[in-house]
Amino acid sequence: MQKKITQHQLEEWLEHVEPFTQLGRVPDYIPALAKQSPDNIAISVVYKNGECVKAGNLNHTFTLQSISKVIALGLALMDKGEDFVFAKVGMEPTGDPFHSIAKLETTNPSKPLNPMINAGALAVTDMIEGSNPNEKIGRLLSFVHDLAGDNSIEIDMEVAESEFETAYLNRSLGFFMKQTGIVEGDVEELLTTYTRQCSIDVNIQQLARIGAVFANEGKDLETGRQIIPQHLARICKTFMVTCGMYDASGAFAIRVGIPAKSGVSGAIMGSHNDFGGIAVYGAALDEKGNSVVGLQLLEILSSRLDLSIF
Ligand SMILES: NC(=O)CC[C@H](N)C(=O)O
Repeated sequence: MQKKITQHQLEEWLEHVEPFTQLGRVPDYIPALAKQSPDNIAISVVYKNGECVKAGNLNHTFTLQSISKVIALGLALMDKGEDFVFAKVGMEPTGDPFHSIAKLETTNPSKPLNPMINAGALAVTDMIEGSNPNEKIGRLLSFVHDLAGDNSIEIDMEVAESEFETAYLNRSLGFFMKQTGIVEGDVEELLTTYTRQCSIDVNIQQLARIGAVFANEGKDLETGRQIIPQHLARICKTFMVTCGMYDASGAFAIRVGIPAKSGVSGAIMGSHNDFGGIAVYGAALDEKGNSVVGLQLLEILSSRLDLSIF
């Protein structure tokens, strides 16, 4: 039986977590993200039949950041197949922060441990079909349009350029992997595609709907069209469980127990096979890089509706 929540409940929870907007920090390593206000908070649930409940700052948009890693993985798997993708990127959690470079040198054979850390995500983005960054990002954006059921989603170029100019660490990861043959294309072009992918700009409902399509076995909520094959959607959700919340994925699995992917913009996308898609947003992050408000909201949602998949 479908578990449901009311808008009134969501509003109550937002009120409850409001004091948490004062905790944590808005990230500043991407200068354009430092301008985000921690006061904008929102939550949305999209059920698998397409119905939606939402509350908070509904018109506010934010960039996908690391949440885009799940989507890029889905597209690369469709483009190149599992064997190709997992020959270059592993399937294991790292226990390190998302931008860590350490294990690239010590892992044998040298490949990023999973597609949810920056190294692995860069390797995955390099695999997306297209002869230049425009073609690749165009394909990724139209995949996002299909998943969100909304062609109006665009890239926030201010955020993309701000990240491109300051992506020193991601460039290092890219060049390291170019040396080891994991990255095949041009590193600067890869950084262009990757920073634009991270800067895809969505609102809370669009994000929840993307989560709902992954929950719905990869099928469009209205037409039933298979947007991503079921077994590939399952791979993406499994990575969300094991690596989606960075090096806090274990604690999150225990406290919340919903496949979820976090981004430094302060958004978290959840994808629950029975319940549907969930999106929460609040720009201030804890020390691991997860939204403080977002975590609170997901804990409340999971405990009130008994949503842990475990
Ligand atoms: N954790 C994140 O959301 C990181 C994404 C960000 N664009 C980066 O590469 O640093």
